[in-house]
This record gives sequence, C-alpha cells and structure tokens, in this order.
Amino acid sequence: MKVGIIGCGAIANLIVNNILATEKNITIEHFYDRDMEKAENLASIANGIAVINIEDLIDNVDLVLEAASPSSVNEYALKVLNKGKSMIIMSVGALMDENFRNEVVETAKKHNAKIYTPSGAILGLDGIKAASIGEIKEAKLTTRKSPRSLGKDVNKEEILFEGKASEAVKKFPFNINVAATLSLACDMDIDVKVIVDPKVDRNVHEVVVTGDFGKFTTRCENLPCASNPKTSMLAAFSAIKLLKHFNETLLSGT
Ligand SMILES: NC(=O)C1=CN([C@@H]2O[C@H](COP(=O)(O)OP(=O)(O)OC[C@H]3O[C@@H](n4cnc5c(N)ncnc54)[C@H](O)[C@@H]3O)[C@@H](O)[C@H]2O)C=CC1
Ligand SMILES: O=C([O-])CC(=O)C(=O)O
Repeated sequence: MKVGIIGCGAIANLIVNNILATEKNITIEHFYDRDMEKAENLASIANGIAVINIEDLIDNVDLVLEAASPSSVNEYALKVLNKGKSMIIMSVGALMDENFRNEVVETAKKHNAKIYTPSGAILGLDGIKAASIGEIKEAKLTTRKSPRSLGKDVNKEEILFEGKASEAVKKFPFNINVAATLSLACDMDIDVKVIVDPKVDRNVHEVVVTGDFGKFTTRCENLPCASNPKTSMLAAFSAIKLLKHFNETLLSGT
C-alpha cells in the first residue's frame, strides 16, 4: 500500500519513523506541507519526494494521511476522495460541520473510498463502537492540559471551556480533535470541558459514557510529542496501528 502524507510535523514524523522500521508492505514516499522545508526533511528520512502540487501526491498513492490542520481537511479532502483515494484524517474537528461532513461522506461513497478517523489521543472508542449498538445516552470529555499545550499563561487551574464539541473544536482547533472523534462515534454533539492546569505536564483526557450497556469511564495521561506539546504521542501511535491493521489478518477489538 502506498501512503502519502499531508502535514509533515510531529505526528507525521512519528508515523514515518515507525512504519519505515517495521512495515515492508507499506511505502510512504510522497509528502506535502505548506512549509516546504518540513516536507523535504521528512522526504529525506523516507527516501521519498516532497511534492509542490497536492495532485502529485494524490495521483501517486492509494491512501492519503492528513496530519496537518482542520483547514487542510477543508482544502484537500474532497480532492482526495474525488479521485477514489481513501483518507485517514487526524484533524477530525473539521468534520463537526455537518454540511461539510455529509459532502465528504457522499463523495467517498460515490468514488468507493473510505474515511478513517483513528482513536487518536483518547481511550474508549472500542467501547463506544460496541455501545452504539444500543442507545448511547450521554458522553462527556474532560481535557486537562498544561499552559504550554494550551498557549496560556496561568499559575492556577482554570476552566477555559464548557459546552458542546462543535464549539470546542472552533475554539481549540489544535487541542480537542478528540471531542470530534468521540462525537462521530457517539453520533451526538458531546459535552466537553477544557481545563488549563499548571500542575500537569501531560495531556489528560477523561471520557464518561452512559447508555443501554451501562456506564464506563476512561482516563489517559498522555506524554506529549517532543516537537509539539499540544499533541499526544498516543495520537500518532493510533494512526500507526490503524495503518498496521490494513496488513493484519487477526484483528482484535471493535
Ligand atoms: N485526532 C487526534 O486525536 C489528534 C489530532 N491532532 C491533530 O493532527 C494534526 C497534526 O498534528 P501535529 O503533527 O501535532 O501538528 P504539527 O503542527 O506538528 O504539524 C502540522 C504540519 O502541517 C502543516 N500544515 C498545516 N496546515 C497545512 C495546510 N493547510 N496545508 C499543508 N500543510 C499544512 C504545518 O506546516 C506543519 O508542518 C493537527 O491538526 C492536530 O490538531 C493532534 C493530536 C491528536
Ligand atoms: O493530542 C491530544 O492530547 C489531543 C489533541 O491535541 C487533539 O485532539 O487535537
């Protein structure tokens, strides 16, 4: 399988280094970034090509992995899907806009392509997918990050946001894509709280879900990526595992 990457930052670097070292059947050779130097750096690690035109990436791969920004999803998703290429989307917040999401899904259907949103930086997507066979009644996400992650200068804990995921992704486009991933899995605009906390140096996400199945709570304390404190390493790991799934025969978990 040939994969092309849009956005050559923290997540893309972890993915490329891992896949290069562990997977013979996945090649990642085409890279695009609005910062050409970033694309060239990653291309040199992978012995690949930094493309200037996005079409040169789309035309030469089977699957496009977006790890750039919500606005990049608005810019490129329809171009990718219109050419029948499947897509892994990390900047899931872009899909909270219902009209855009419907257009993306319809385009993918028309061209027989798939859209994957990995579990990213949170725990519990497996349980939610199973729980969604019954009714999911309530889902809440509480995210706690350091002032450095959230770009705030505070010396005590502060609630920055309480409301719906659709609003959260607009206010924190680079910090709370997980709220969108949860909303898609639950098929509802979930409740979100964002807390800046000078006492933490990890990205902490708590998920509480109730439904016909009962109730579960998950909590993770994620180490951030060295090159981007907003982003948890687990988010990159989840995309790596999804890529590996394409090659696996025995698949565990929903
Ligand atoms: N789904 C999830 O659980 C998570 C999603 N994310 C999201 O994944 C994305 C990537 O994260 P990182 O690798 O940490 O970011 P990063 O900031 O380290 O790298 C992003 C790269 O994309 C490039 N870029 C941004 N917009 C672009 C555009 N319109 N066209 C071309 N290139 C563009 C930037 O120049 C940069 O090199 C972000 O949107 C982030 O918010 C991050 C963590 C968890
Ligand atoms: O990596 C994280 O902890 C979560 C994150 O930035 C996002 O969902 O955008």
